[in-house]
Amino acid sequence: MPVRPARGAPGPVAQPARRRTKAPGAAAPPATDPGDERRPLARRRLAAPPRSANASRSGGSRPALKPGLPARAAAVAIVDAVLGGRQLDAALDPVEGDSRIGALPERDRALARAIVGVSLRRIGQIEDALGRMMARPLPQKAHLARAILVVGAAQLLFLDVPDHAAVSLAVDLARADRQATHHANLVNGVLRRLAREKSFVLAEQDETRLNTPPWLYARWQAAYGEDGAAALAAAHLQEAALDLGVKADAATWAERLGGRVLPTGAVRVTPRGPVERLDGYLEGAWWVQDAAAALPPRLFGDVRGKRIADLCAAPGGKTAALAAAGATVTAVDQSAARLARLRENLARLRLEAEIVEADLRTWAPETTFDGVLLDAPCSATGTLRRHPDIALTKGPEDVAGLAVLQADLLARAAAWVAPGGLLVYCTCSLERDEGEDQIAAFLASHPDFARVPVEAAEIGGIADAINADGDLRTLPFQIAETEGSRGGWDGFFAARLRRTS
Ligand SMILES: C[S@@+](CC[C@H](N)C(=O)[O-])C[C@H]1O[C@@H](n2cnc3c(N)ncnc32)[C@H](O)[C@@H]1O
Repeated sequence: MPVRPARGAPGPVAQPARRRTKAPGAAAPPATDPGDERRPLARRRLAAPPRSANASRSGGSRPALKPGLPARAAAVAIVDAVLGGRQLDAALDPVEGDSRIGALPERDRALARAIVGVSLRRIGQIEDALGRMMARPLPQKAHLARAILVVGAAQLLFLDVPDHAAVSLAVDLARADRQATHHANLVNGVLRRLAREKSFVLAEQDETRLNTPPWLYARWQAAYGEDGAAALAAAHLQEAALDLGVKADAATWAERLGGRVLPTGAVRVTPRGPVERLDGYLEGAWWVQDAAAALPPRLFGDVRGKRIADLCAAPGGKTAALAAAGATVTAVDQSAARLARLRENLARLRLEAEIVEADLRTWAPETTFDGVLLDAPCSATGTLRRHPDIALTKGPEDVAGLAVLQADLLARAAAWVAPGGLLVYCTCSLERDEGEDQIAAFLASHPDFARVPVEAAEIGGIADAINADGDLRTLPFQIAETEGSRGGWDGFFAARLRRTS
């Protein structure tokens, strides 16, 4: 059953291997570098969860819901929205997205997020497994029944949820919805069969191929070779770590939070519950920022007293890093909503920056800067571990369109660098068009700029993250896992260029 075109058909079959994720999982850490593309989708909401069979019939007291049902209802609503084209962050947002997840108790919220995460991260395997259990695909309009099946299958295949609970809750959800109710028997039959046959199905699946859209896999093969593409696809099946940028005393904060200090200086912790509850959050000792995302601001070296323009700055991870290092920062972004988050972040951290809401395609600063950082909008394929929806909602045409915008923004940003100053261009993309190719084209048309190669010592000695040109190229399978601490980091590209005249 092709639940969603997922931008391509499954790849060939081969190796077994899979991982079962503990449920409930920890709350997903907030994103620091999401892509900014929003795809509108107003979908009918899932009907309220059904009343429990043991609910009071007298009507005197409130009926109790079957345990676990509200979490599944919220997960189905979010998966349905994302499969319909909505961004995961927006769907999870308590204000903008489905309010049901925000209304859940913390434990259920963690469970719902874990189910959503695995449903999207392994959607290719889930689609393939469901397809094997069904004689013909569901019609397009049966999107809710489809989401119920996906959420049920995700639990059967990848989460430590008893099979009977996963099946019966899925059937309850189908029965409760006017439009899905006539699929309740099908949901029951398909999921029960999957529960029986899952070990055979999983043994035949190639998880890296199935869960990566073919267009993306082909690009990675071309850019990183066969082994590189396979390693990237495998890394995207893992959950991302929670990394923190700290204002000072990384070792102390690592100890207080039970984490470790990475060679780059970021603190990596094991997420347990909402980040707002972690020690040091309220006092503004740290901000959430993937360890790879923390590197581009460091390429300016000692920024004390320097004027740095942080372009495409919101929600402000790099602004915070630059301000904490002593720079005088002008943070520019076109999104008022994202700038509001930047303002909140800076206020909590007790850091300052000049904040400008402007479209860089028309913004004209009055002065030049010692340094300009352009964290350009991109396909964000380097953040698939945090944003598995990207594999479903983006396609090659998005990469091509974004590359045109990036070239425009880069040429404009270059004009705002003072002679002798530095320009750092970065994207959280694995695509060469948004990184290496962009810089090659820029240098060919800007003889007044020269590359300043990144040195391993500047990035904690991680030489693997520097390419042959001397640019930063971090890959999600780098940074080894240690006992009790996840491995990996986001895929980032960054080039450092000096204005020579
Ligand atoms: C990758 S995110 C930036 C992340 C941010 N630098 C950080 O470290 O937290 C890209 C940002 O580019 C902004 N953006 C996209 N197009 C823009 C434009 N034409 N002018 C200004 N900002 C833009 C988006 O609003 C989004 O906040």
